[in-house]
Amino acid sequence: MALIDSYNFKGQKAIIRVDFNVPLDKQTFAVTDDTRIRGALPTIKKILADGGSVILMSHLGRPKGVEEKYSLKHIISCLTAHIGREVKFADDCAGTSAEKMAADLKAGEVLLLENLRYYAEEEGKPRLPETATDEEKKAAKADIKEKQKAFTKKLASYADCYVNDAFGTAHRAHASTALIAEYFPGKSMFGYLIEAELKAMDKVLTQAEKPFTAIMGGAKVSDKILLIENLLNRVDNLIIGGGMTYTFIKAQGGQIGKSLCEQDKLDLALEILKKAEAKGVKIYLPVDAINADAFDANANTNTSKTNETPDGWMGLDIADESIKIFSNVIENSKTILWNGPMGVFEMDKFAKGTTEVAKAVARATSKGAYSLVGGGDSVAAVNKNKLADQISYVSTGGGAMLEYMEGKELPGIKAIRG
Ligand SMILES: Nc1ncnc2c1ncn2[C@@H]1O[C@H](COP(=O)(O)OP(=O)(O)O)[C@@H](O)[C@H]1O
Ligand SMILES: O=C(OP(=O)(O)O)[C@H](O)COP(=O)(O)O
Repeated sequence: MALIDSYNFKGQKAIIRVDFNVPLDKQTFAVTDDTRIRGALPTIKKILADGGSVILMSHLGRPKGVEEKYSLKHIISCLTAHIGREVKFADDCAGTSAEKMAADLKAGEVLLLENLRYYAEEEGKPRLPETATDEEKKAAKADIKEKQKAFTKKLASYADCYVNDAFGTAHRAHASTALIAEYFPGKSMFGYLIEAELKAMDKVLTQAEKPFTAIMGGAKVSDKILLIENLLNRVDNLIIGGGMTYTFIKAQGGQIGKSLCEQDKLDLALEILKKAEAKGVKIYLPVDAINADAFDANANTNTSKTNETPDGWMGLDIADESIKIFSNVIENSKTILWNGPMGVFEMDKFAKGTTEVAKAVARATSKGAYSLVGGGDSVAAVNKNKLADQISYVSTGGGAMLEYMEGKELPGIKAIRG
């Protein structure tokens, strides 16, 4: 694996693709969770300590052009505080000012480029009005590929070597995550964050100590189906919670009231249960739930068996008996993978199940289990409960982690690994 440890950056300009797609306060634009920024620091510091200079490039959000609210200028003060030195800012990642600032950059200096996605070239997809004709679409598609090449070449021209440390974006085949590597033969490498992420995921996928328990939650089965299928070949226990529970319960003939259900995935749910049985994987579905009469933080609530949800009510969290069963399985595991909350944890009334699962994972970890948590919402739940330092590894990737764990090759990884 091409890693930065074996590289001396003295006198080198390194362009680093980081994932600074961080949440910002809607009013003040202050960074509300700096996990991804902190995650990139070891790489930045190593390069500066070697006597190199650093050019940071990232996207923020999904802008459709220049949109002030997605400017990376909002993260400068947070980044400066973490790096402990001035961060210069180029307000157009592919403009002449960026070119000049990169050329003038001295050893020990840091330059941050404005949001890469202000340019359609980054993603390589044309941005056309809805009214565009098929012919216009076809022409724009061909055109953007050429423009993307020029854009990539421009970014590459700023530096002597390329480091990819944007794990959260490694599943995107974009200019800065994948295409740029070819401009740095023998000088493209992974940063410490990507290295750590790959190590954590590979440990769980290939060297899991048993019993291995996966905890899957979140809203929909359809989002997690490929991961569940891949995990059935590896885990001993599969705990299912969150909204996806109800597709499984309904498929087995249970009463689910107006709980979330993917009607077109009922057969699939039964198939998963059958496959699990054939492979000797024990599936744990919640046996009881906290129900609400509306999807609302102030809704009325009651508790019922999961398969006896009263008409007009929806299950929004797992209840005490399920928490007890799940916690027991988790605490008796040696490897734990958790992706997706157990309920609508954003609302206090429906947060207990997720909090208790987070605590059980932390307890198991303190007893020697290896735990890996990924997915924006599960990580948010871990952070909300201040348990991040009690988990073996908290991933900075949502979609990227899911795809890697599904067994897919990530473009950002392939571009460097070959
Ligand atoms: N029982 C439920 N009914 C409806 N939505 C749910 C339920 N349980 C969890 N959710 C929702 O699922 C969402 C998280 O799903 P997902 O994006 O798959 O998780 P992650 O970001 O951890 O991968 C949360 O917004 C949460 O409110
Ligand atoms: O936040 C991200 O993904 P995630 O929400 O799946 O963790 C990454 O920055 C990728 O962003 P994208 O999904 O807009 O390509």
